[in-house]
Amino acid sequence: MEMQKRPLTPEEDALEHIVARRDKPFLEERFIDSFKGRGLFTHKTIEPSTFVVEYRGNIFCHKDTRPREECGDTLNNYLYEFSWKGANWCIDASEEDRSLGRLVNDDHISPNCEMRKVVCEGKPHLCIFAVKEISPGEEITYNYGDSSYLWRSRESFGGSSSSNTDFYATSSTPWNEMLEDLAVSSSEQSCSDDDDDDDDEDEEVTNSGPSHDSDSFTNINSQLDFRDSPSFTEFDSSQEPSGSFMLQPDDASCSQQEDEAALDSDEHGADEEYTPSEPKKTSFTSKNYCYVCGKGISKFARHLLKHADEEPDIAEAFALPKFSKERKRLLDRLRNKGNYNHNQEVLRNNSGELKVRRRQTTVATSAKTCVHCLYCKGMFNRKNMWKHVSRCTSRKMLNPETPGKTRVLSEIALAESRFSQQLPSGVWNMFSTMKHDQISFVVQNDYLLIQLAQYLTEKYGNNLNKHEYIRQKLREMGRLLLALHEKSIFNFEDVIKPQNFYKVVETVKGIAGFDEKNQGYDKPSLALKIGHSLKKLCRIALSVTDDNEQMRDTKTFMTLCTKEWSELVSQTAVASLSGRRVNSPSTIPFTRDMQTFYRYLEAASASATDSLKMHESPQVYSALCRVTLAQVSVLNKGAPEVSKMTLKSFQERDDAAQVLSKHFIRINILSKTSQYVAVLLTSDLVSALTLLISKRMTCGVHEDNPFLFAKPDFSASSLYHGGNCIRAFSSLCRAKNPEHLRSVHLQKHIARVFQILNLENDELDHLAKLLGHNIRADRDYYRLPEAAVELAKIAKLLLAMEKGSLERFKGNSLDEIEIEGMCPL
Ligand SMILES: C[S@@+](CC[C@H](N)C(=O)[O-])C[C@H]1O[C@@H](n2cnc3c(N)ncnc32)[C@H](O)[C@@H]1O
Repeated sequence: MEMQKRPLTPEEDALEHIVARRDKPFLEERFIDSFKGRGLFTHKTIEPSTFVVEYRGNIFCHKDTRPREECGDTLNNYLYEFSWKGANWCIDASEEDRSLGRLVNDDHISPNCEMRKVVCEGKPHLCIFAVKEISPGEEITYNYGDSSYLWRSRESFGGSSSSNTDFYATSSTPWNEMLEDLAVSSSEQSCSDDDDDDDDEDEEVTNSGPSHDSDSFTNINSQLDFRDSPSFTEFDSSQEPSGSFMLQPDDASCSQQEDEAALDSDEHGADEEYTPSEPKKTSFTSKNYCYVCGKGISKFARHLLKHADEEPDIAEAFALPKFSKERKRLLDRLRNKGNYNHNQEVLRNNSGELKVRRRQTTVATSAKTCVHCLYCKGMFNRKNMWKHVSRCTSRKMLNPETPGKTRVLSEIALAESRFSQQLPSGVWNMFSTMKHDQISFVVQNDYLLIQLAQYLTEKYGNNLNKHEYIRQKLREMGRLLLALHEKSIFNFEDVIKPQNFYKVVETVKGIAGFDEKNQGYDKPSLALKIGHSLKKLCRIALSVTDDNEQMRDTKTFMTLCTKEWSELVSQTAVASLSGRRVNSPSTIPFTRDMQTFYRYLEAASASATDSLKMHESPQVYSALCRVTLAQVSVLNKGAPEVSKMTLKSFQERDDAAQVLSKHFIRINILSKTSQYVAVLLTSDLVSALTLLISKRMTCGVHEDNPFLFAKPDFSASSLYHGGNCIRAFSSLCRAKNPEHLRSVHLQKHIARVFQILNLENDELDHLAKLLGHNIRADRDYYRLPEAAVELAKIAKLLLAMEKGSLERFKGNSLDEIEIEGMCPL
């Protein structure tokens, strides 16, 4: 069935690309001229407001001032400065990582895009959005800002040509100047901090970097902060209280640690208490608050008397005999009522002083650790709450039986849930007997999980034996949702969107302890149970919504569950359960990923080859060198010796030593242990390497550097590493499971498929016939997903041939060879 997707908003589109670290396929890097260098172009019409590309790089905050030498002037062309949340930030895109945002050039007269901030997982990202329609073939540009960049004068006055390097040097602001600018802007910023602490909209963009200045964010008001969008607000408002949030680069990892800790404590049954959020600054008051006029007062009883005429409750209390227990109890209740109203206001506004009953110096007290008693409404430290409840006179009047500690805390948390007013009593009871922690908090605050709880309690609620089962089911799903927070998914309505399906798969694998190397699960039954519950949740979602778009999305998600879950999760989980080990990921999607990877490397190599032929620069040289090394490395099963190949061994090769086909040659290189290792090269790779060698000197490779894959950094010993290159390109190639492409134990299989993809038509036909099947001898066929089956089978046979176990396939045609994980395409 064709997948029906709601079109993403530009912001969602940006977020998806940020998270996946991908660029759009219709964008292309092109070398323009030696003055401008490279630029970014589109093959497709881009509509106004569309998200185009992220200016991706390493982010750092200027509080951690980087040593100057790390950001040498030559790299400053790729530094983008901006301020966010009262701090100065910089995206350093100087690494030649093939990301495309870093290649967008400046146009201060008629740019077709603008730069905006998009907040993802608590960090700012710089994204380029179209401001007008951009036609195919047009260059993507935005206005770098108001600085007097030298290229602008050349453009305006048609000045004489200068080398790109000259411009790099002259257009750069030295690092210390930049820091001075930042110091000024941050002191200006701090003056207004009190007023606009958390107000992104008022925030000044002090982009004092060399290539971009403050005007770069042309549309400050339209900057996108997704903490305000439904999927972000909910989580962030509890995790990052407004005003106090001073983002540091490692914020995300902190929250990850917290999540992990929560999971751990769940697994080991630790009785840690969960405290959901904390306001910006907790201070406490000794005053009491009047529930009538809201004032904070020191002499509370005396003040209350003033309202006796207007408030019958006050009159009633003062009519009771002085010092009587009853009078004291009533006055206490009235005092708590005012304090409760006041505290709610403080927590809501995130400012003010909390009124807590009996703060103990021995117990750390903060807004995070304080909660209101459900019965008398007094605020106590969580740790003291149960003690208080066991004595609380208001509780005794309502419920003579002292509830257990877990129940007390769970009920308090439940009362704080935003759905507390609407919970059916069966669900309330179920929730209040759940362990009180971050997972139960997530469950009690998710609309669809509450629906699931209702469905389960209605179905099994009468059977006491099933209560634990229901709680477990809910906790499994709560744990999943908690883990999905890491991927910016905060509620189950979003979980069951088709665009999130693969994130869900990855997360389920994570929490069920999937081991990449052994292809097995630690907790296979958890993976299976979550699969069932997801389908159930989809059915529930369909029954509670009348929103057509949501229905369509949910149905598509269910279809994905039906078609792909088994292949991606259950098969391996079932195998793990029965003690079997699946040695490779499901073959068909894996082989498809390999095709994607192969095609990506091929295209990247072609584009880098063209660029290097036209333009000799270290960047272009580096691009071709790294893609070639990635190709040689995969073809040679990730052998570490490949990276260390010497120029000499390549130059002294014997082209006559062809193997497998006329398109492959073998070079014998000496390994560390003085043994010869064979390195296989295709004729295309030989051409790329020959081109690289011819440009070594002009692109900055040291003349004494002996390595074939030397870095163009004038060092006599630096070299690129094959593993790093494979990792980088496998992430960029849009494979569904890039991690499989990096897996050491799959290298052999990957290498086989790469060899097959390199064969020419006649050879492929020949090979197919040899293998007993007359497959179509069209090379392009092997680029189609349908060919994945054949490729997988041929690779399997070649592998068997290498192991000497081909015998077991004797007499079988390709059709009869079985591939693990195969399902009808
Ligand atoms: C972020 S990089 C853009 C990509 C760059 N053109 C390249 O080849 O890598 C910024 C540098 O590109 C060059 N540049 C950007 N816009 C330009 C323009 N309109 N004319 C000439 N050079 C430009 C400047 O050297 C600038 O420092």
